[in-house]
Amino acid sequence: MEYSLFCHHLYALSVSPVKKKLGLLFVMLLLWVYMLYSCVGYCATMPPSLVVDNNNNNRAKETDFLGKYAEAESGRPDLMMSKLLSRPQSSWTEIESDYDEPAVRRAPRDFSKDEADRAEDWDDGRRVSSLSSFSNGSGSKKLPQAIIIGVKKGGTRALLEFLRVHPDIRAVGAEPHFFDRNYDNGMDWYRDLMPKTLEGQITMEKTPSYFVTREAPARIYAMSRDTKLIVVVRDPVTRAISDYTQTLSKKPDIPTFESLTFKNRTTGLIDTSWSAIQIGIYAKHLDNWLQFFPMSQILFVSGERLISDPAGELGRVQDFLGLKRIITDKHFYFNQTKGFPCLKKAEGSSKPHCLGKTKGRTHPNIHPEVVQRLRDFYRPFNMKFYQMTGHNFGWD
Ligand SMILES: Nc1ncnc2c1ncn2[C@@H]1O[C@H](COP(=O)(O)OS(=O)(=O)O)[C@@H](OP(=O)(O)O)[C@H]1O
Repeated sequence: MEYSLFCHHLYALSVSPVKKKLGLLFVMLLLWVYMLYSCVGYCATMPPSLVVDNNNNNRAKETDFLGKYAEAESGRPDLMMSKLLSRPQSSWTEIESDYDEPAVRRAPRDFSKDEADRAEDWDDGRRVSSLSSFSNGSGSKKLPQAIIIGVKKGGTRALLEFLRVHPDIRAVGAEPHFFDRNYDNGMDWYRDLMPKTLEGQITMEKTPSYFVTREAPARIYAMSRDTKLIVVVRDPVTRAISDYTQTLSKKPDIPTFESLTFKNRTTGLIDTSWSAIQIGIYAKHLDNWLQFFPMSQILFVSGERLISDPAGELGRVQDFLGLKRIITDKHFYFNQTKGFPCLKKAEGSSKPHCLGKTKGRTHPNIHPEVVQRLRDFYRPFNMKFYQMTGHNFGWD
């Protein structure tokens, strides 16, 4: 019965020209609806960064950023596409961890540092998140008012993690490397990395390579001439060995520390083009910063005292930042196994926390003669540095 009715309608359509046209229109409409539906479905699966919105600067910049990423993967279009499409919201941390760190820019013998260390900064393998782990969604993202600018292997991670305990400090976990490597991404990109802060809270970040980056002082000054700068310094000889130890852990085939130290072992000429050596000439790098910032705006934290008396150094830092001394002795305990002070409670946790295995590595034994030669090399620079800062760090 139904079948015959259908046949009847079909017949009627085929005979009447008006009905024929109406039928055709109906089919076209169905086709349009189908195409529209498919398109909406496709667009919804695209990552936001691939949708260029000319009215939105941030979006355009993000697309630029992805462009750079794409270039880096140009040899592997398949990889590039899968990375683009699976890019998580805070992908900059992953991109950063692919970076090698040119600690002194363009230094010809700069054995790089693997930033994947960041993932192991805590002893329980907790990944250092790109944002402060405390985020209540309120407040707004601001450019940092204080930055830990150096030095590499000085104890910068320990300082930042200790500072994060303070309720008036919010900090980015990973190193943004904005003023050295990512400057072209623009201030909006940089601000966007920051955690949200409420009125009165201080936004911070740490990137130890800034201290040895020629352009960094002018760039930070251009962001804000009031930025407070913190430098964790450590005996340059131990610092160099620590730097080398880190590289060795990633690249076991590199030459010995001794052979990298000298241009000529017989004459005892030190190779200052090796970044591990050059970073420790603190007076020279500081000079660069003093062209832009007054000494009163730079705080030097002793890397040694940060280990022997963390609460004391943290007291100085809190004063410098104009904060109430909330982080005190009560926050620390000395972990005998680790051999370092640890937090009784880390930020956003009720459990004790030490830094991970990439912090506090066992250093290789360096020939005492080489160590002595390095001490002699650094002495005049250290003296100059003590004079400039008005503080004897006791490295000699
Ligand atoms: N509390 C605590 N726990 C663990 N480690 C501590 C701590 N305080 C300072 N340090 C020293 O920090 C050194 C690493 O320095 P950085 O964090 O600045 O390194 S990095 O530049 O970010 O890679 C690291 O250097 P190495 O000992 O050579 O590994 C430590 O000596």
